[in-house]
Amino acid sequence: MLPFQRVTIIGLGLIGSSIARAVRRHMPTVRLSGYDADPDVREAARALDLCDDVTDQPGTAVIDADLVILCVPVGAVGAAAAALAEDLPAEAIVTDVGSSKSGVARALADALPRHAVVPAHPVAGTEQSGPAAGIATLFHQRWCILTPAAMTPPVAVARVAAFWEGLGAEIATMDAERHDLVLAVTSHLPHLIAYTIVGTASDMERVTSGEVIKYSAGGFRDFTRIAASDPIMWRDVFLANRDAVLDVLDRFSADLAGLRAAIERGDGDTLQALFTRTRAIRRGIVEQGQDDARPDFGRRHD
Ligand SMILES: NC(=O)c1ccc[n+]([C@@H]2O[C@H](COP(=O)([O-])OP(=O)(O)OC[C@H]3O[C@@H](n4cnc5c(N)ncnc54)[C@H](O)[C@@H]3O)[C@@H](O)[C@H]2O)c1
Ligand SMILES: O=C(O)C(=O)C[C@]1(C(=O)O)C=C[C@@H](O)C=C1
Repeated sequence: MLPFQRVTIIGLGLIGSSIARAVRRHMPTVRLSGYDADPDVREAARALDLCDDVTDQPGTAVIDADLVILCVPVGAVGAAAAALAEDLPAEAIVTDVGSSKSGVARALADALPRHAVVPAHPVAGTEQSGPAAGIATLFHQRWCILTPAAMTPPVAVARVAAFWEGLGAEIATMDAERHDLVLAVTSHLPHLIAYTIVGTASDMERVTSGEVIKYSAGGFRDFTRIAASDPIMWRDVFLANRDAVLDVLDRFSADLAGLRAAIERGDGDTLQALFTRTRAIRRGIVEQGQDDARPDFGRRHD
């Protein structure tokens, strides 16, 4: 039996439209409604036939929903939830997909104090944005981390978990603070490094943007993919997850300073020892069959 029959997606960009495509594929009898604050996105979503109904008001989209998924930048979650609160059925369950969780959980609890809220984070994405970029298989064999509050009804958590499992994801549950620290290391810091290195390269006097492209066949090109990620989404993540990111950034800066010192004093042993350790980590990941964080890009526009 399906965990939900009437699903509403608020925010029809990369993640919202991926969920819509995945629901169509895996739960074809579910009635899908959608809303986006941007009229151009609503128009594109209609043209792509992402939902049964794309409404011009958030309240209209949720009026008979049993699950509402907020797929907006984390800084907009509170306002998006407040905008639909009046029209939300009392028994509807609300979830989100935000990349950081503590602030989002607080914003949702403030906006919807009487509803069951199950914050979630599908750990899957790309550097693309918008409704055309969605991928039906994006969540296959990817983690979806749920961060419910202690008082959230277990049945609501179980139904949201079943929904994500139905889209192909694997479920993990942890508290929001732990999520934010873990993701600060594995996702937020790598994005900050990518933004920095691409910015530094383009700022360097002798490296014109033409040369950056021309000589970026290898590692640098991988950084440019990450550095192309959505500016609004990532602005919001760093503002929302400030404490954990600053903590991780301090450790990273200290380690980087250590490497700088090793290079300065010509200490090859230190460099080689670290590079040997990190190579083993990568090889361990590949051996476990997790060799790429991204889904098969050959199947992206299905
Ligand atoms: N991109 C990724 O790789 C990725 C992965 C996992 C989770 N996430 C999370 O998913 C969420 C959405 O990210 P995305 O990549 O789909 O971004 P996106 O820019 O592709 O889509 C976001 C959409 O939200 C809409 N929006 C903004 N404010 C709104 C509001 N108040 N009401 C209704 N619609 C509003 C925008 O118009 C836009 O269409 C973010 O919270 C992000 O942290 C992103
Ligand atoms: O592969 C990418 O493009 C991503 O950045 C995906 C990624 C990540 O860091 O792994 C980005 C943000 C999310 O919240 C989840 C997934």
